[in-house]
Amino acid sequence: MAGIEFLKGHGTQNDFVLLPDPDASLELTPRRIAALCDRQQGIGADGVLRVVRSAALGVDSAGEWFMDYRNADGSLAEMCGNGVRVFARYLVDAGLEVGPEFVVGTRAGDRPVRVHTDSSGDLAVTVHMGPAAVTGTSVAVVSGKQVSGVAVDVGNPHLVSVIDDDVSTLDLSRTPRYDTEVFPDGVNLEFVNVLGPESLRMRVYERGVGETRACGTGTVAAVAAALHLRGDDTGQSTVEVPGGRVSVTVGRGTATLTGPAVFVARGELDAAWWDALD
Ligand SMILES: N[C@@H](CCC[C@H](N)C(=O)O)C(=O)O
Repeated sequence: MAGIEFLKGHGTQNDFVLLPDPDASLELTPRRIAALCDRQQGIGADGVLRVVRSAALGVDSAGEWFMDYRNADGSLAEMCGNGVRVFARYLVDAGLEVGPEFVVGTRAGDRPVRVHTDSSGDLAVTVHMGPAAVTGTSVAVVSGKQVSGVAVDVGNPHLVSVIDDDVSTLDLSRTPRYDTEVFPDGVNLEFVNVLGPESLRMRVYERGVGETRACGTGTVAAVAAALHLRGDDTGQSTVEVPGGRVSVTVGRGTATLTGPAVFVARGELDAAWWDALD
């Protein structure tokens, strides 16, 4: 097989290998995804974004292009908020969408996006994330302490714990414990400090990945949970994560996420390496 085109990019340092594959001709096995995302033996990333036509997968979407997102361990996830910004930027840069506004198909449904510049003149992407639904409460155990959390569905599952301890002190080198009866398909775990009425700080342990430097759906879940805990269901906030900062607005039945999308490299995968994996 000829070399396979790839790009490497990130959104607030949540990093991705992007594979343009308009006609769905690549065979993406969990082993190939895990190998690509491996930081020693592969390119290294938190996940893979396959750029594929919705029609090629038989997906019913208002968007011509479908974000086929996979976690670093090869598992599928419904949605990736940082990934969809990188994906949208790629479509515009590659001339596959004229922009600035269009729709991207995802497993969680269609996500309208807008590619624009922010107040500093840097490229930013705003994503309509759909509803951030508070579905209940549960607990997590992190650094040997049990903390309560708010369960939020942003198309994918989250448990947000707003805590008093400084999130920078938490040990996220291994999976925090959570209730597998509440989250049978796993969960993304966010730990949050409230810095002010419109300012949060967050760290995250992502399902299928481990600790990442940012999680877009996680930041939306964090804002929805913080609002819920103070008795509000709408509002806005910035969220500082180890990889940067994003802005989130939670409205009635919808939420938006705004942040950067950056490309750092492009090239070709070695065909022999890829073919030897199955
Ligand atoms: N990093 C993403 C979320 C990716 C999916 C998540 N790990 C899951 O399994 O649900 C984001 O930016 O939202």
